[in-house]
Amino acid sequence: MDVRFFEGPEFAKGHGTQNDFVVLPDPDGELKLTDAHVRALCDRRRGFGADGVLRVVPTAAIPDAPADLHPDVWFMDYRNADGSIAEMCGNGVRVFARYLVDSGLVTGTEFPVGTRAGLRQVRTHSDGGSTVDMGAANVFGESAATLAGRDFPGLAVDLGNPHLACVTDADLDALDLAESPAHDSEVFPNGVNVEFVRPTGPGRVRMRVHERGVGETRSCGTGTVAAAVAALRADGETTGSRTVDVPGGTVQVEVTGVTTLLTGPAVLVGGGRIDAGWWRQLAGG
Ligand SMILES: N[C@@H](CCC[C@H](N)C(=O)O)C(=O)O
Repeated sequence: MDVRFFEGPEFAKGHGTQNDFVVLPDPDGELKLTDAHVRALCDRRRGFGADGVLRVVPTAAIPDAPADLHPDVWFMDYRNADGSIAEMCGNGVRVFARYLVDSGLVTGTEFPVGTRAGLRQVRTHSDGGSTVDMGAANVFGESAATLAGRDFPGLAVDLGNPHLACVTDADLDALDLAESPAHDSEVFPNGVNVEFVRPTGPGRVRMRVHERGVGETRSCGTGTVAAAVAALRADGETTGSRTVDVPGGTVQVEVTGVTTLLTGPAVLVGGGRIDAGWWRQLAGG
């Protein structure tokens, strides 16, 4: 078989609770990844289809990496499907960790991952999933999202990236998240990920999310942490745990006095090489 089209950059495809990503290994930091590349890769008709791209690159190759990260740490260079850069991705970091382990780039079951939000410590499990120390959830106020003329009060939560977690008794299935929820741009000057969270039983909530730079996704890891924090507060608590059901699966969130922990699955579905001609064409336009 003629396989000349296997001459472009390597890739893998994976997901965490169906929040899906194209993984691009770039061990020498040489890949020129433009917004056009990201948009095309993530397009579900003209590309592979994904909610985002995870470039696997040494921290040394990232000029805007936090200064306290060791240059040798593997850095998750995350892009949303629209090409925009985000600080952190909770499902992405598990897929990223799974890629590091399966490709032999790290050994052992516990290791750090560099992100624009800082270092994230990951503990991988034998089932392929992992627990990520997501850092402290910084609640910075209250705000509201407006969807189809209805206001949803919520908690503004910073997990490296911005969230508005709205605990509601609304029928989540009835929400039209094709529409972007309106938000207060003074509270969220850089945009926001909006979670709609409905308690479903003791210690359990359901969540749907509209992600900044993507649209509705089937899961958002940082969003589930924001949802758990908001659900705990709604119950008069600031620490504890919540099981969060999202359209793409289920994750566990633990909120302690100092940090938050996110546990969930990570799946790699395959990989190969991108067509070199297609890649070059995108670089030009
Ligand atoms: N899906 C992610 C969050 C990705 C970034 C987000 N869209 C943003 O722009 O902040 C997750 O799993 O956390």
